[in-house]
Amino acid sequence: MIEFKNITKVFHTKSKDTKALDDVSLHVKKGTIFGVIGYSGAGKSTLIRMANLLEKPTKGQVLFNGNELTKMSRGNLNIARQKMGMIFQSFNLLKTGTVYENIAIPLKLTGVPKKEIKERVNKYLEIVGLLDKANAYPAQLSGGQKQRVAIARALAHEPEVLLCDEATSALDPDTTEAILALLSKINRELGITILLITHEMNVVQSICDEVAVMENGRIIEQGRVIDLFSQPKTGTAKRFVQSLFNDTIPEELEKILKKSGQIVTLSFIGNASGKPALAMVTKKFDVYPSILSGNITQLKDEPYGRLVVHLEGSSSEVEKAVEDLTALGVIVERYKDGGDSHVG
Ligand SMILES: Nc1ncnc2c1ncn2[C@@H]1O[C@H](COP(=O)(O)OP(=O)(O)OP(=O)(O)O)[C@@H](O)[C@H]1O
Repeated sequence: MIEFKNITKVFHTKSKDTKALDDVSLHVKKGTIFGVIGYSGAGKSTLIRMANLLEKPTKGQVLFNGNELTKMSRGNLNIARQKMGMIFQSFNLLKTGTVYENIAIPLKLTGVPKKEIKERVNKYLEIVGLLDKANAYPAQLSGGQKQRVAIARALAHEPEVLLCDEATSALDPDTTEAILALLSKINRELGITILLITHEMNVVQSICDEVAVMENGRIIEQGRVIDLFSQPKTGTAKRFVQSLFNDTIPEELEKILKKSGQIVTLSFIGNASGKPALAMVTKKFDVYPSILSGNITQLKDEPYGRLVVHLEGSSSEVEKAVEDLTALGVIVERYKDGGDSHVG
C-alpha cells in the first residue's frame, strides 16, 4: 500500500547538512498497523511526512497503491493525499471552531455536498464516541477528546490510510490506552491501514502488526512485532523491549551469576509448547534455574511471556538444556544488555 524505496533526505541549513533519512526502504501492507519506533532525532517525523509528500525525498521513491507519488502532477497528488488521513501529537484543531465545525470545514473545502457533510460528521463522531460534544469548543475538551476529534476529522475524508505522528505522546497512560483501542477498532472495523511513529514501546506492543526500528536516519531492524520482542537483534531494539519489561539485571549481580552458569531470556509465545518446559529440562539435566524476572503481556494477537533465568550448571549441561528448551518451542537468548546474543 505504501512503499518507501531507498529514501534519503538531506536537510540543508546555513551551518550544516543533516541526513535525516539514509537509504530507508519499507513496505506498509494493506490492512496492517505498522509502527516505526526510534529515539528523538532518529528520523521518524521526516519519514511519516514523506508518506504523503509533506516532505520530499532527496533521493528515492514513495509509492502509494503502486503509483509513484514523487512523479505525480499536483492535482493527482492532492487526490492521493485525500486517501491519507493524518493525526498529530498536538491535535492541530481549529480553536475558534466547534467540534462539528472542525470536522465539517475541511470537508466543505474539498467540495463534499452539505447533506453528506452532516451525515459524515455525525457518523464519525459516533465512531469516536463524541456525538454529545458536537457543539463544544476544543478548549472545553480533554487531551484524549481532542485527539478523538482529530481522528474523526481524518476519518471523515474516508481515507485508506491513517498516518499517526506520535498520536498518544501527549496523553496520560489511561487515555493512551483508550486512543490505541480506538485506532485498533478503526483498523479492524473500517479496514484502514495505519502507519504510526512513536518512541513508546507500549504503542508497538498493543496495536502493531509490524515494526521498524530507526536510528540515525536508518532502519536498523524490521519485521513482525513478536520477533522484535522475542529476538531483538540490535542494542537499540533490546533497550526498547527492556524499557517495557524493566528486566535489566544489575551489572554486579550479572558478573557474579555468570561465574556459575548462564543467564538467559526465555520467550514464550502464545501457548508455546503447552508443556512446563523449564521444569522438564531441569529434571532432565544437571541444571538449576533461578528466576530473576518474569513477565507476561498481551501483544496485539497473542500473549507473550518472558523470563530472565540464571541456569546454574556446567556449560555442557546448560547447552543441552537450552537445546531442549528450543526444541520445546521456547525462544532462548543469552542475556546481555545490548549487543548480539542469540543462543542455539
Ligand atoms: N526542517 C528541517 N531542517 C533541518 N533539519 C531537520 C529538519 N527536520 C528535521 N531535521 C533534522 O533531521 C533529523 C531527524 O529529525 P526527525 O524530526 O525526523 O526525528 P524524530 O525521530 O522524529 O525525532 P523527534 O521524536 O524528536 O521528533 C534531526 O537531526 C533533525 O534535527
